[in-house]
Amino acid sequence: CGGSDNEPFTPGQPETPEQPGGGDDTDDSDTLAPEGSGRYLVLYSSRTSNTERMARQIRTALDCDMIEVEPQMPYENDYNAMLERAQEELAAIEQGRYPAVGTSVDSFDGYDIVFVGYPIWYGSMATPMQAFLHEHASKLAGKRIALFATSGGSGISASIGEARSLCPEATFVDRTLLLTSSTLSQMEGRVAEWLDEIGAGREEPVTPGISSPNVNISVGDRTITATMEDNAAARDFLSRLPLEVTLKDYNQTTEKIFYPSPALTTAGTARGCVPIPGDITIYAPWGNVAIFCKNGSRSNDLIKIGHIDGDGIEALRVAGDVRVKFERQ
Ligand SMILES: Cc1cc2nc3c(=O)[nH]c(=O)nc-3n(C[C@H](O)[C@H](O)[C@H](O)COP(=O)(O)O)c2cc1C
Repeated sequence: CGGSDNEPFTPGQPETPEQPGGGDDTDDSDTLAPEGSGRYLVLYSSRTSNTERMARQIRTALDCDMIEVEPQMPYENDYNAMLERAQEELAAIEQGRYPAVGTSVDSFDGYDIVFVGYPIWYGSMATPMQAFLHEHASKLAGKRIALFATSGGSGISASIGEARSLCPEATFVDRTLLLTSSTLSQMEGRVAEWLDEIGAGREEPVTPGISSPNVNISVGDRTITATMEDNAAARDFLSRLPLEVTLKDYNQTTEKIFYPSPALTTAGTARGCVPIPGDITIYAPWGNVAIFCKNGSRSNDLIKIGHIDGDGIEALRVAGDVRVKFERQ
């Protein structure tokens, strides 16, 4: 393979925050309509083919569609000029100006999971992928996204934050995969392991990253269980587990509440619920999760995401705040 993971990366180039190259918004880009009937799509952006090799590995493992996300204007061959342009584009993105991207996708309908891969540039997601996600955010609403990346050594966490804010209505698989120059050689094993961990495979339908709709909730030394709904908000909740939080008492043991950060996606999920004891809900105007200990009156702003099984709610029907841990079964 022709990867050049040994290309020198020189941090600390001078910043010249100008309008990035790439011209205006006129759309002479290729619009791609994925045709595969598979459940997975791999989107990737790559300049020196490290990320591309990862993308190909995922495609081979899952036998799925793959699309390269390219800048409208190819990057300069001169390495320093390229670094300078990347910095200009990142500075422009901070001002809300995205470089033109040469790849467009009509629809992501039918895909259970969209894999999004990119190199890390100055700690961030490479600009072509940022621009692509920015342009396709509404089409990716409600979709599950799994992030993978390569870098010289930097971490992936800043780019996860960028992806989440670029696509606030998508659900993110909690496990990501980063290969750095020292782990690129382990690509084959690491990719296979990751796909296994998130439940992505060629075989029977799965909810990637979410193996079961059932949740264990540890309360003190007791473990109660809950069954989650099949909606985007519940899937987003499941993708955050394991999660340890303090449930605040609300209105004298009527509800136990907490505020997920960032708030759970509520896009495309039916609202309206007459809560009964044990219901796990989101109160959409405030973005908090509310677990009902008592009956409540109907609210069009409540979204049900699950229910505590049996009489498990008794464990939460206590005065004051309660520390709990949610875990997938
Ligand atoms: C413009 C630019 C900025 C980069 N910034 C970083 C960085 O901040 N941290 C890092 O570890 N590697 C950085 N790198 C190295 C790339 O992340 C790494 O070589 C990656 O594997 C390249 O992926 P690709 O072959 O798919 O393009 C940078 C590379 C370029 C070209």
